[in-house]
Amino acid sequence: GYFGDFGGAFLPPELESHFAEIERAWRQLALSADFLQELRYIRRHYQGRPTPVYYARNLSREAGAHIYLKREDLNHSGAHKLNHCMGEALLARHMGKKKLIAETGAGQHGVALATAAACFGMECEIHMGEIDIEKEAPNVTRMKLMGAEVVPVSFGGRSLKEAVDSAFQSYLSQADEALFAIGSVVGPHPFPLMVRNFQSVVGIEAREQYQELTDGQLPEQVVACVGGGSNAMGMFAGFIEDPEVQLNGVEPLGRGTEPGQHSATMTFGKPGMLHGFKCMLLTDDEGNPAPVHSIASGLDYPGVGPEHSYLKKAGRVAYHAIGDDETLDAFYRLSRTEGIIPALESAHAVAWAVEHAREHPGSTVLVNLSGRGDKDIDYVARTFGHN
Ligand SMILES: Cc1ncc(COP(=O)(O)O)c(/C=N/[C@H](C(=O)O)[C@@H](O)C(C)C)c1O
Repeated sequence: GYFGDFGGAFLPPELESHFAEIERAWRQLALSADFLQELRYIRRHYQGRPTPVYYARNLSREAGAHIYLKREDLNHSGAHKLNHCMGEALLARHMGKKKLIAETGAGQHGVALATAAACFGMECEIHMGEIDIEKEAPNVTRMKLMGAEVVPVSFGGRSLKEAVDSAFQSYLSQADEALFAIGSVVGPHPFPLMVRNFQSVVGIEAREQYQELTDGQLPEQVVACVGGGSNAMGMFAGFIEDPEVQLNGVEPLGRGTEPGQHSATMTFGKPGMLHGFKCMLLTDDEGNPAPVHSIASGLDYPGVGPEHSYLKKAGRVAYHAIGDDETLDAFYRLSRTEGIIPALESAHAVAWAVEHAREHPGSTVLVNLSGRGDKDIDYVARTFGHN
């Protein structure tokens, strides 16, 4: 359960047996032909996979490099999150669980888990910070329409970190009949490994599609935004064995480098522990997880996946920080040039691709467009206008 010095499972004693049971069930399922068959069926007929890789010719012409978009915004429920939520729901059913519990920030993981729960006839309990409930209102409505219970979290920063704390507490009291379905490649082992494996379908598809589009070539650059790191690990999984492909993770520089103004864990963080696992972490002077900010709710998490922490240390992935302003510019730019409205999280990766194009004309960049912007359009239009 380790990636170098990072990862592991530091659990309260009452959870150790439950996490051992989760790992055992997952190991069994991962080898079961029926499970893989059912997952393949769901991905094709329920999710609508494979999602396309689209050559963004207008954006490419404007930016000066060849920019390809892996369209996870077209995945059912509007983001990559469903790729691991359907897997987690199948695992829960295999374990005889009746309920799925999770946190959400941007609301996409919450929507995806509510979708999976409805599909499998399970209950769903989603913990969400009050700030995010306000900001991601369309996603709250969608979760409730699909029968999920949304639990407002009103303590502390009332955002993602508190939502995780609250969901974890609730799970502790009902671990026999529920599965805690973590929303990214974070948390105690086996979640970082399991979620990365469920997300790897993105990178595997994208590598094949890119080669079809370019007569057998590979992209020079692959880029994805990083909150907990699940969409990035899924995309990277398809290219990690190709040393000539440079992998790039983009974190939020938010409003700048001052503590509390960003969530660029890889740039400003140091090794620590959060939510039962070791990772790079943004901390305050007392060593507690620091307050963070991003225009994108899905990226404002002070920790980051242990596998990302390892890949940075190993030098296999370059991590960059992109601010709110550049992100907003990319949000409007993609909407205007391609008729594709990206999630604010995904717009961080698009912003990096545009910046890279400016410095490296003619290069080839594959972007993981992790989600669509429907959840963000009211907030953006109300706060910043339409262009
Ligand atoms: C469209 C979209 N793109 C990227 C992310 C960042 O999550 P990762 O891919 O796990 O780094 C997110 C994260 N969303 C989560 C959520 O919707 O609940 C996030 O807020 C938490 C699970 C961490 C997202 O919605």
